[in-house]
Amino acid sequence: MPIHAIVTDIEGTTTDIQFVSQVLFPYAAAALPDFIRQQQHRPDVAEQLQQIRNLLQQPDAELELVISSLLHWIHTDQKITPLKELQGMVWEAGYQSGQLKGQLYDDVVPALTQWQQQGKALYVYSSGSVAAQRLLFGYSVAGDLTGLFQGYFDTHIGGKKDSASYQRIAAEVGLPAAEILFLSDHPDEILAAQAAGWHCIQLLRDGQSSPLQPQANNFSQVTQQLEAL
Ligand SMILES: CSCCC(=O)C(=O)COP(=O)(O)O
Ligand SMILES: [Mg+2]
Repeated sequence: MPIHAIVTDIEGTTTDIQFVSQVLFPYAAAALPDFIRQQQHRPDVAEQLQQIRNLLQQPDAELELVISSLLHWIHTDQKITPLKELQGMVWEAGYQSGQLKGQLYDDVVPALTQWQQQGKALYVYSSGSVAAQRLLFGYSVAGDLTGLFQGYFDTHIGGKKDSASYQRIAAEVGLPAAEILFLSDHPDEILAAQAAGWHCIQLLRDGQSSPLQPQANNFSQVTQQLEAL
């Protein structure tokens, strides 16, 4: 059955892991404490702070404890939804000022453009919030690419290692699992999507090896494999 939709991960797939770990996360760690102290009563910020206090099982936790928990989660790369929402909020100013630019591997834009021209619907599924995804592609090194995508999914739909998340995305996209291709560098994400019946290709960007098949080193190799699916 032909592929009608392609869903891509970001970190390690469209974008070098180093950009996320060495640029985006340090930016968030530096900016979040003051942002939270100053904006704690903004409704969208207050909602995330409430969720963090719930996760900590400390409904009355001091703001500084919430902030130190967030910094710990950033340093240990935890994919916690309210952290991801707050990161997206602080990155916005960085992208708007030009301090941040969404990094993409050189093979990404030509392939996405070609797939779109072939009539495939393109989506993003990342642990980064939908707002953060839109910023990365909207302020990318190749300009505003948000028009390439029909939709964006984050951990509000479920964790990326949970097969049920891929069933929910297929329902939202309105296609059978067998018509959707998922691209990710992470083996656990690939296994979860395969368990939901999706086609998957694992991206191995830095010469790593993996027992999983099929795999590709870049999006040009994905294009070649697409023809055989
Ligand atoms: C959306 S850009 C920020 C990336 C991020 O915060 C992250 O956790 C990356 O996760 P991914 O699911 O894209 O590997
Ligand atoms: Mg990834």
